Amino acid sequence: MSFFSRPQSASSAVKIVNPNTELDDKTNLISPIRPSVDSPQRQCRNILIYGSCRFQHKGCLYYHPPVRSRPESPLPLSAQAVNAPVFVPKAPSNVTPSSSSSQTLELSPPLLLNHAAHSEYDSYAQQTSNGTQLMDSEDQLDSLQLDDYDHAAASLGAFYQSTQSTFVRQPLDYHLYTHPIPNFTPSQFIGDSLRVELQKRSEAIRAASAVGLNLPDELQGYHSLFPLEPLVPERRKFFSWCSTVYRACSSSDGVTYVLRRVENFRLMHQAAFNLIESWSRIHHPNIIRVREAFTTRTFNDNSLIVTYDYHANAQTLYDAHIKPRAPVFYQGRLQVPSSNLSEDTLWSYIIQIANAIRAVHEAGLAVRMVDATKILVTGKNRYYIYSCGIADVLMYDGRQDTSLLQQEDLAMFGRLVFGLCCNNLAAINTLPKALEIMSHLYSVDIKNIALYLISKPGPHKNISQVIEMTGKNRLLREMDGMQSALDRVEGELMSELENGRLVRLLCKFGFINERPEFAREPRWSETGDRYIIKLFRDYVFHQVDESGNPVVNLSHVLACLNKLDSGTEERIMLVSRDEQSCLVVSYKEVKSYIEAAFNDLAKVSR
Ligand SMILES: Nc1ncnc2c1ncn2[C@@H]1O[C@H](COP(=O)(O)OP(=O)(O)OP(=O)(O)O)[C@@H](O)[C@H]1O
Repeated sequence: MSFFSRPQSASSAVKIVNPNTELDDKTNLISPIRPSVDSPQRQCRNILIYGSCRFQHKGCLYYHPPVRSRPESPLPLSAQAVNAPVFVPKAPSNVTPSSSSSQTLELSPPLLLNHAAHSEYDSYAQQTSNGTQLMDSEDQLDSLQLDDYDHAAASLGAFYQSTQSTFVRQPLDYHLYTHPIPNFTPSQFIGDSLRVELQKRSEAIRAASAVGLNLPDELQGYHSLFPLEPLVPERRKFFSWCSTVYRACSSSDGVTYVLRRVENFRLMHQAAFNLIESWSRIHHPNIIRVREAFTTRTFNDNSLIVTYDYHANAQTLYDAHIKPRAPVFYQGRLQVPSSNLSEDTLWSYIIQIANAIRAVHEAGLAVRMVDATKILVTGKNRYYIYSCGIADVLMYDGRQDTSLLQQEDLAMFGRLVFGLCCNNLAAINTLPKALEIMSHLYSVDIKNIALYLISKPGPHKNISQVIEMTGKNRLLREMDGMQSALDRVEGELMSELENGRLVRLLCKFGFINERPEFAREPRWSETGDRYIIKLFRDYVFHQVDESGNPVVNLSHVLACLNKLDSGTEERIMLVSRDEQSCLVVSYKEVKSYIEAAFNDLAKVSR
């Protein structure tokens, strides 16, 4: 008895079964009655499925009709097709048969493209028993002619198996995924250095909250307080107050922020908080954003709290460059490592800090703290002024002249430039010596800017002048650096592009596969369309090679999942675990089964 049947569900998967089989109504599949008797008169099933048989002249026993008499399109399969025997060499474990034009042998360009999509199949199929790979003249021709097509075309061919006889170059579409590269390499994921950096930031954000520090569990909508500096009694004063910086999580949006607490501060003028509101409106890439300010008695005193955006693993400029370093052995001698900044880095500082000050002055405010301990450094080349607004609250004076404070910002900036050049924040106190070091290490332009910044205040002295003094070439160089950094990061991001979608798919697999019971049906995950999902999972993850060893080919997994997520028409053959039955299904169909099964689960869970 031989038969060809569709699954009992609405599934449109084409079943290919051993001709001598009977239907198992539990698995919805077909189980063998007796082994088939292969006969050379029977038409080879490879012809019907793939349009050609690569073993026609290599020992395949079955009948291969002349090329012209073969059907135009091999799919959908007819009942005759199902009964046709197939020559299956023992070796191919990760065979990837997909629909192919029936005219492969004619080697027209579109068909070569289809043929290329079978490359995995072919390469496995052509392995000799001792594992060496053969390449026949047809393959050589294929690869030569394929060179005429660019990679985009090849990838389109791989994803969209067309039965058209002419190749149509299709535009890239949003759902088109990258063509899998032959060998999986780490470059398919984010680069190591960036990954490590981001990992460290993530750890910094999620580090467990400290215990035994007697910190409040909750503080005006913030929880999980964690001090960012040691809580020692002897601390440098913040103006004339003691202050502590905490990391904390907001209950309203779940984001981590920085809370600066000023101890024992009594707010005398509510209007001081108006300036915090003005600060919170400044969004600038070189300024840590101010969020809100409030007073609290949660710490058993009158504390002022100002909250800021948190930049995990940021260092202060002082810690990064000025803090004295421990001596290290170098060429047999104990030496203090030089921490002189390069001229380029120094210009980067000057430009970014000047840019931040410009934004603040344009908003009608003054920074009031341009100091190495109040500038943060993140990544390789980003500087931010931080702790903004707090001085306005602490030293609130409604009649204060902002332009004077802005002139003071410039003078502080000048002192900082001297400090950075001489690696000593007090360098300005010995000006002649500082100028000598500066002239020795840096260009005259740096010295001119520093001198301008500390010069007498005047109506024409402003931050725009400073920016002009840096010169357009240096500004353009800074812009180049920023854009290159952006390109680098975007490049890294590209390699992670598909991961989110793939994780969602894997989660759906996880919900469906091996589910012990659903709707009081213990075999739910093993029957109907879910059985096809199970076989697909085997096809993706559980393939073995000719020796029965697992094929751990991430490239294959990524390619399959990408095609599944795009729902391509490409067909694959799924084989039951006992190897007695197989199904030809398209990725599109498998996708629809997964969607349906997942929706069934999701509906009930709501
Ligand atoms: N917005 C922020 N994002 C990330 N880290 C921050 C932020 N604000 C402060 N920090 C970190 O908190 C730590 C303490 O900040 P703080 O301003 O108290 O520095 P400090 O060097 O101790 O200065 P001071 O002596 O004035 O207290 C610093 O190491 C800094 O890196």
